[in-house]
Amino acid sequence: MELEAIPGVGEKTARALRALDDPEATVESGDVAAIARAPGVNEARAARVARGAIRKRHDDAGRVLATDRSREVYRDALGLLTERAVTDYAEKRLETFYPSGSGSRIAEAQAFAADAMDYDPDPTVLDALAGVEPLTDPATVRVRDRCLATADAERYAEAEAAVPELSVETVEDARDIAELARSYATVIVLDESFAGMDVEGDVHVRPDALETPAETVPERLLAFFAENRDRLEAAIGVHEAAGIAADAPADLDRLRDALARLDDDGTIVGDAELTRLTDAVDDLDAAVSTAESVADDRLREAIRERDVTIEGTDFLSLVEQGARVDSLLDRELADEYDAAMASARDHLVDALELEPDEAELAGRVFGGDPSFPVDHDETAVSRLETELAAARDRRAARLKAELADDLGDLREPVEALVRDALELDVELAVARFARDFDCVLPEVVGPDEDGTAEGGETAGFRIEGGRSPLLDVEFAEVDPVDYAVSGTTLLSGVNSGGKTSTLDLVALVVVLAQMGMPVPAESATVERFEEIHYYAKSQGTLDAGAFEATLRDFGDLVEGADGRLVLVDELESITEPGASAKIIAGILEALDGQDATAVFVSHLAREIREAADFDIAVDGIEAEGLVDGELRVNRSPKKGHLARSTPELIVEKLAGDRESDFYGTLLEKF
Ligand SMILES: Nc1ncnc2c1ncn2[C@@H]1O[C@H](COP(=O)(O)OP(=O)(O)OP(=O)(O)O)[C@@H](O)[C@H]1O
Repeated sequence: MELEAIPGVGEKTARALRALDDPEATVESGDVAAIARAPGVNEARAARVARGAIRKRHDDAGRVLATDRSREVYRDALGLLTERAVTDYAEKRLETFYPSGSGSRIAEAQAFAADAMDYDPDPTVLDALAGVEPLTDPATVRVRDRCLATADAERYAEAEAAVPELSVETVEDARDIAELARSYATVIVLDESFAGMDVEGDVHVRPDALETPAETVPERLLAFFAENRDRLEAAIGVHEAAGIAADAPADLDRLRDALARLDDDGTIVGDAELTRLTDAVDDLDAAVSTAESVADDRLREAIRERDVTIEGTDFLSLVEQGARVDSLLDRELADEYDAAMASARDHLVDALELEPDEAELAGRVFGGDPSFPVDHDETAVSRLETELAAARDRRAARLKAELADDLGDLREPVEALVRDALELDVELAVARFARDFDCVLPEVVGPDEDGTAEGGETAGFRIEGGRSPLLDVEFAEVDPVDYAVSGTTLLSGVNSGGKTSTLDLVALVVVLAQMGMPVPAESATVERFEEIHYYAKSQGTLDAGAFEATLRDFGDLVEGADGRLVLVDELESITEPGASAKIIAGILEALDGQDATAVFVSHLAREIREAADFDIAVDGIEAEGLVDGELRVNRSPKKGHLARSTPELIVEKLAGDRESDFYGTLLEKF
């Protein structure tokens, strides 16, 4: 698919998307997180791109949401779904569901929703989902103890791009490489031509080094897993909590084990030998100084307990030349001195847990000329340190390579593991929505081959037991509404009977149905409308300019209205009642000849009927009576019935209650 051909994708976005590994497939996949990896593309934009790709795939150019109020209902519907998502990803992914005019798109989304509705939204899964986020690429880690070397300028540029973690050095001959081997612990030569050369140091000729990054820079893979550890552990948790661990795209035990061997900074943990060597290097100076103290204490004790006989010449020498104590120590306390040195060596070996060959080096730290306090051999200490550090680095490098090798196989599967967990969140949001509001998947009826809707000229909508979650009462208190309209109709009814709420319910059910989502009803069939025109009640009489603009809107609306759903709430409030009735009658007349479905809520049903040239259908939300001054309403509109208004009901009640002609006469006027 040509990226620029996707609605909403301009040249700049297309350029950003091309930075993705497989731009077309990624955009097609609808994976909002993967699309959002394109530079400068955030998740909201990614959702728009994914939506555009869906439109393109289904050749769905139509704009179903035709008015502000229709768009508001869509936002509310989406809100009911997104507020049930745990992750940001799922919220954005849900935005790729939009009311579509395309039958194939609705069928595709319905198939997704049908699967989703089978899920049980277990609270432990929702808890586990809280830690799942799309995987991120960590910042490039610089590795300073290794370099790449090549004599080829092209290869040099290639290497710099492929392995930004390592320095790339230009070399001409083996001498240059030997030089590098003195500055770097490891040199990886990229040119085959250097194979077989004899240079000292850790030098490898690996022409395939750029193609095998896990071996060349295991740090890259380790940094990726370290950076994403929490997300991966959360994704493992989701699979386990949801009971889908066996079908997970990665071996979860292996992944968990590999992650346990990795520290947050990409270093290796949990290896006893590496810990021993690392600690030994870190603690060496402190251990040497403690070993000295141990020896000093021992010697001090020995000296204190000894009676030393000193010859006169020695005594003289002591007095004349300052203390030649070492010779004295050597002669008089040789055994004690040796024992003290041995205890210092033992301390060093014990404290640093040195292995025999290291202990031998440690032995050289204490053993010089006798002195008190005892002294250590600094050269021997630094030799020991160099050896220990080298052993540590060798061990770390080996473990890193081993772990990177293990993780290499998991690199691709973990992408799927996290994506599956995030997708599960999308499905669970739909499942929870469906459960919370007792939803069903509606039947969405498309046009027949001749262009008219299936099941008659105009299919319209039929809702049974519909309950809107958007009402200002608790969902449990919402009365179910049955309502079906095919063609055009007026909806009359008592004040506060639920006329506006009925229009809202119809709009919500149709919008959700065309999104391919379940609807809050016992059953529902809706026509696949090309456009939904919902006009909310005007807040008051319009001035001449606004009135003219509104009339123009309706003028446009009635032009080519086939396939449209028109919901209008009390249009009469825009101007004086007499004129309003004529205008509404005119609009209904214009719509009646077309395959449009229209519901006009009005208190002027009688007047509109009188003003119309044809027989306008009227439905009514009827009050069943007054109970304790409160209206008891049947919320389901009665077909072909002009509902009595609230004043009429009250007059009727008074006429019944009182023996007075006044109320009876008044009632006759209704
Ligand atoms: N199906 C329902 N179940 C429970 N309560 C409802 C239902 N429909 C409406 N209501 C309640 O009735 C109130 C009034 O509803 P609504 O505004 O739809 O009436 P209306 O007929 O449009 O009123 P008006 O004639 O004044 O414009 C709502 O705010 C809601 O509290």
